[in-house]
Amino acid sequence: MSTTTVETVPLPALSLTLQNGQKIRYHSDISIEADEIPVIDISDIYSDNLQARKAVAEKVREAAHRIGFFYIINHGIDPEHAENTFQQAKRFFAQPEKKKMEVCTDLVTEYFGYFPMAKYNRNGKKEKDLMEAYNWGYSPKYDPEVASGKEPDVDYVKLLWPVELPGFKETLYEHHSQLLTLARRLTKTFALALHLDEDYFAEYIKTPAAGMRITHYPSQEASPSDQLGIGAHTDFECFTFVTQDEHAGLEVLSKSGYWIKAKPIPGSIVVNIADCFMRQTNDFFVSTVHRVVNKAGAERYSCPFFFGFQQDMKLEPVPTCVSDSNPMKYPIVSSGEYLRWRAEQAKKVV
Ligand SMILES: O=C(O)CCC(=O)C(=O)O
Ligand SMILES: [Fe+2]
Repeated sequence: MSTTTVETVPLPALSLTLQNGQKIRYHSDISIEADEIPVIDISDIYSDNLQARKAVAEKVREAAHRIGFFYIINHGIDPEHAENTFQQAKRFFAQPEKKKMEVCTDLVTEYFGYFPMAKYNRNGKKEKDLMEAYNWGYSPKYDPEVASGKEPDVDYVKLLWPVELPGFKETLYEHHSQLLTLARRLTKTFALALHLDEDYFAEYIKTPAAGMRITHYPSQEASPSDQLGIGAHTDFECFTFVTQDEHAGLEVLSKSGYWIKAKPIPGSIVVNIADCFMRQTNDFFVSTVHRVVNKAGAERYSCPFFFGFQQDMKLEPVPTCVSDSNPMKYPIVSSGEYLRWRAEQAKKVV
């Protein structure tokens, strides 16, 4: 008589609940090096040949579905913009705390302005997250596709730009508008990656929810079991571009439950899928959990750009990702409703 042995694979021992309500499990807080995040040369997104554009899209499809993270190279953005942004970040964060608090996010309900050092504890660790950030939003005035666009007449524009840093706003928007153009172009690639018409998302990106932030992470002494730079989270929008400086720190949670280092690759931009795209693609695109731990022994700066759909557009499922046997998993809400809910959660100090 034969006996059958059932092998049991141990479940990751650690768990936590994210701000979007999702529960994650992982094996250890110590991250590993692994070859899971692909590097995609996207120069052909600018090609006149549809087949060449589709070839890039198939690589994006594989990465967005398998891990939700990839590096793009040959993206067409002059590295000078990132250098200028990092210079402005150093200038802004070097100001006295009192000055930075003059543009604090607590002055508004939106997810813009200054987020003070070690104020938030996203994963309920012993110590608060060792980072500070400054966020700003989409403005038609700095959108190259909107002729003679005006600044929105709202508090977050009037209150949250530091008055004593000449050139700060203009430099940040120069970079923002470059990334906006790339993001619109990449939205076509994502449409092809979903086997949709290239212009499927055209109506969603006329005046997109395109926010950006500069971040500063001092090097931490504490172990990642006790403290993080930014706690584990998923981003809110459709996709994010992260430009990192030369100091490592960004980490990605793999499907198998390990934290993987997303080390800086000079000249590259990290692209990660975020929650709105996960919802619209019914989980076909993975909104991957990530965090930052700066053990580089030096200050780390990054500048994420968050690209979401126009606030009044509904996050409806794309037709290639739903069927009778694979019904939509998420209730349909507008992009604005979803982003406001996430910002509200993220601004809570716990
Ligand atoms: O600093 C980084 O590399 C990533 C920051 C991040 O994930 C975020 O701000 O959402
Ligand atoms: Fe993020």
